[in-house]
Amino acid sequence: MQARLLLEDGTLFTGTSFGAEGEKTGEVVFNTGITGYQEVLSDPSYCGQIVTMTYPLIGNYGISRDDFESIAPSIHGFVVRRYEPTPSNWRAQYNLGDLLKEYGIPGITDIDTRMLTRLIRHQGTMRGILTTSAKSVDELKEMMLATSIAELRNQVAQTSTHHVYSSPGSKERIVLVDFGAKSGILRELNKRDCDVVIVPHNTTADEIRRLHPDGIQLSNGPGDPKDVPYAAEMIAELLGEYPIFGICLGHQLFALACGADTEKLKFGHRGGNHPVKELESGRCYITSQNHGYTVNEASIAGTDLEVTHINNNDKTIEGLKHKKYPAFSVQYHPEAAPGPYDNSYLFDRFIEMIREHKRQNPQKPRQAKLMAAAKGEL
Ligand SMILES: NC(=O)CC[C@H](N)C(=O)O
Repeated sequence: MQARLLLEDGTLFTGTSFGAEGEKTGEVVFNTGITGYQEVLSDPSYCGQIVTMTYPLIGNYGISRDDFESIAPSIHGFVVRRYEPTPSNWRAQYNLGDLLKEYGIPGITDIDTRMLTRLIRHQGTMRGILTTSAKSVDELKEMMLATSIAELRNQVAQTSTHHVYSSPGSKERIVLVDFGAKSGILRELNKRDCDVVIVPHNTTADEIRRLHPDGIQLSNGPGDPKDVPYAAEMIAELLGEYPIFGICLGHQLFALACGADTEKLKFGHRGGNHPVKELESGRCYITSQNHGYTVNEASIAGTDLEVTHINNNDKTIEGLKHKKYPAFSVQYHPEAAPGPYDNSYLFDRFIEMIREHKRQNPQKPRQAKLMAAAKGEL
């Protein structure tokens, strides 16, 4: 069956369908990972986006649910140069095309993904519509433009959990604020035996205090950080009270909470080999990334933030820490999945920060509050 991808600038790609029938609009972005397509398409940060893989052969190791980064993929389309329908992998349960069909995601193959990527690099990310229908180009363009910006701006609410739940452990209690969290973050906290409570994106500071956390983990998530201003307010309120570690969208929200600003990148960073320099040590780390927004460098001046990491390719901010409070964040993904695990030490750094904070504040805030409650002062 034929599939077509029409971009906002009028460019039309005609190829073969290998996913669901129908059409979907989304922001067209590219990922440069050689492997990791399962983690990419199940990463909630791609919610509403049509993802092109620059590596030309995709599908050869099939699909294994164990590699998912969320329960259900929320991408709007998948674009590959050459789709391989027959997996060669003992772990594969089914093939990539079947997965796309299962979740109603259109897929297109046999198109020039190099041309598409170069276009996005030159012109910046833009909207596109991926379809298997025979509709005219004018009709498709109208449909694409009719997709309201509001619809494309509501992704955090779509991907976050709606209920509080726990993943028990016997050590530090971490409240993980889920803006569309990848499973990898929870996996890393569980590996360290943390007692994790996962809360929805719109949880208030008071609701978090009531859970008596030792630390707060801010997850990744889709869309523009400015679409969830209430989250930045919650972070600003809890800053200094509990140690905080932000990842990707969590990093951007932490920056906004501290008075800095964010902006959109021309075509973003998505892949498993982005070089990041830690300024203190001068060391370069290879990182897993997926983001379209960044913290504006000039906006750091006048805040209590310090830049800790920069991207070696375009020098954008990749890490921040608070000068007074135990709080830090990174724009990249220390939980990897997909990509290198070189940065998982940041979770250990977070746990160490929590322990240090407790040593310095033996009574605060958890015990002090409990004692006050016991005395009837609260
Ligand atoms: N992975 C993420 O958390 C992405 C953050 C944000 N949605 C961005 O695109 O910049």
